[in-house]
Amino acid sequence: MGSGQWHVEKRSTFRNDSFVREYGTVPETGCLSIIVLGASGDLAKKKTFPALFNLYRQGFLNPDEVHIFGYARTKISDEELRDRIRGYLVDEKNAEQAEALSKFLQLIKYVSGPYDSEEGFQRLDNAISEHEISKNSTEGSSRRLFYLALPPSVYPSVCKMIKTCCMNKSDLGGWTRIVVEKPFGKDLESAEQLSSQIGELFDESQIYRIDHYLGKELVQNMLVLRFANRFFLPLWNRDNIENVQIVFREDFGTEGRGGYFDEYGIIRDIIQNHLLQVLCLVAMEKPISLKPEHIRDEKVKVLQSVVPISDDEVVLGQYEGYRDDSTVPNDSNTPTFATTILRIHNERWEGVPFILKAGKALNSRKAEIRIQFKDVPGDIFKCQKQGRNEFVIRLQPSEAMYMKLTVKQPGLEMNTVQSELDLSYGQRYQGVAIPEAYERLILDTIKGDQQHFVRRDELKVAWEIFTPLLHRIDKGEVKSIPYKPGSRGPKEADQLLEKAGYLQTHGYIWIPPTL
Ligand SMILES: NC(=O)C1=CN([C@@H]2O[C@H](COP(=O)(O)OP(=O)(O)OC[C@H]3O[C@@H](n4cnc5c(N)ncnc54)[C@H](OP(=O)(O)O)[C@@H]3O)[C@@H](O)[C@H]2O)C=CC1
Ligand SMILES: O=C1O[C@H](COP(=O)(O)O)[C@@H](O)[C@H](O)[C@H]1O
Repeated sequence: MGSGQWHVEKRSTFRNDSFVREYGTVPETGCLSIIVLGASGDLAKKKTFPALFNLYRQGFLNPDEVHIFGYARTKISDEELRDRIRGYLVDEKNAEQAEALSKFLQLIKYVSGPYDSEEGFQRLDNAISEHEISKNSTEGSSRRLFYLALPPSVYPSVCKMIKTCCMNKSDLGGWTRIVVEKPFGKDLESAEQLSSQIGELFDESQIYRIDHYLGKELVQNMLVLRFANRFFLPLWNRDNIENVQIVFREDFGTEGRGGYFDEYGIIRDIIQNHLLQVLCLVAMEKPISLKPEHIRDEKVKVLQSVVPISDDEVVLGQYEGYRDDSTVPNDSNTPTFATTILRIHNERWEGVPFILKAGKALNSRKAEIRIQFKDVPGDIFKCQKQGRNEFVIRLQPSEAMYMKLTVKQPGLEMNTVQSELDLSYGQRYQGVAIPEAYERLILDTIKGDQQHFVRRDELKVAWEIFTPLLHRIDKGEVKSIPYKPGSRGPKEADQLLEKAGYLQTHGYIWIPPTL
């Protein structure tokens, strides 16, 4: 292999048979029906159908087995649904993809009906059964995957309809699984109620609570990074780490989603789910194996060790202009920005602040984990002048991991300077396409691998952590501070970071390497 070339396993073999034997995900064949409920909506066109197309294009959805159904109330034909989603799937000028696209679109059928009547779901079931009969002329099982790209308010009725009318009927085996989107509830009570309603209809093994941050390449890398590298094992604790930041920034506002957003706010939209899931992977103990239940057990344990959030460790913000959206009330206190500090009461992390920060309409778009190390004891090089060591995992854009460290400045003088050890994916893995989070997670649902999905008890603890704060915000007891769109957010958030012990390195900026 020449220099600069890297061996990357072909995606069709990324889990070999020994993995399957050891961790119990059974490869299944037979007719596969994927049903996208809410097919007329935003998520379906922007994420679900494009992910399905990419899986199809790469050979993960066998055209001899798979059929895709869209279901929603909007009255449109098969062809109209195809026209709506076509533009989101591919650059049509790409001739190679154009051919795959037209074959893929032919696999899609649309059924229109309400979410709470058996009549619509009977028609859906007939359409699925028709497909199964036509495909199962030879022996095989039937698999039905229901993807709820819908507002959570209709989950209970939709699940009831699926259970009543649309379960897999094959005597030859197979399964029925459902995928549910976030936000799963609005607080502990509503989430538990929703869990109970769905739990009465489906076993936990059939329910896939999706959090798409768990499908991001560098989030998936966290366990490998932490537990397959001797480097990190002795450093990853309160003796060496000063603070941890998990940051999400967007450089655009709520744009057309104001109605939804105002009901939820940034904590429910991003922090309680995406950032908290990332925190689990940073902070959890080593699982006894890679079995999904072992991993999720450890995530639950670390969440249970989080102490109640204190109001003086929270800064909320709302960008100026947010209320201009006609669907947002003029007196809304909904935060579009939040910095909140979580503290983990266990042997590894006592005293280390985990700073979770998320905001819309800020000055940049990025998501990253920033681990700041303590100062060097008995420093003889004046390292503090350069700034602390930091290990940064850039989740997006420009996926990368880099370590900020102090080195001797090249030259005759004995001067020190801050530099970095840099693993930028674009440069290191040239020509390797990083899969979209949804693509990977949908493939997991087909394989029956729940590792990267949120278990019911995990969700419950996640809500336990944030519900008291959310209720105080909802009652107006914690106020959102206005900030300018395109800024860093309220200055009080930077002050909180400083108070928590984060030391910013002034004058240093990491620039992703260019090819
Ligand atoms: N959009 C995004 O980027 C993301 C969305 N999500 C989650 O995915 C789910 C779907 O989101 P999204 O596609 O944006 O939502 P939409 O508002 O686009 O709703 C999806 C479809 O559901 C139906 N619908 C909308 N409102 C109602 C209602 N009140 N009662 C019954 N049916 C309704 C509509 O179909 P019809 O009227 O034809 O039946 C609509 O096309 C939500 O849970 C959301 O939080 C998660 C991450 C990102
Ligand atoms: O779940 C959500 O995520 C998106 C951001 O996703 P990303 O993969 O682009 O980082 C966010 O815009 C949206 O508000 C939220 O609901």
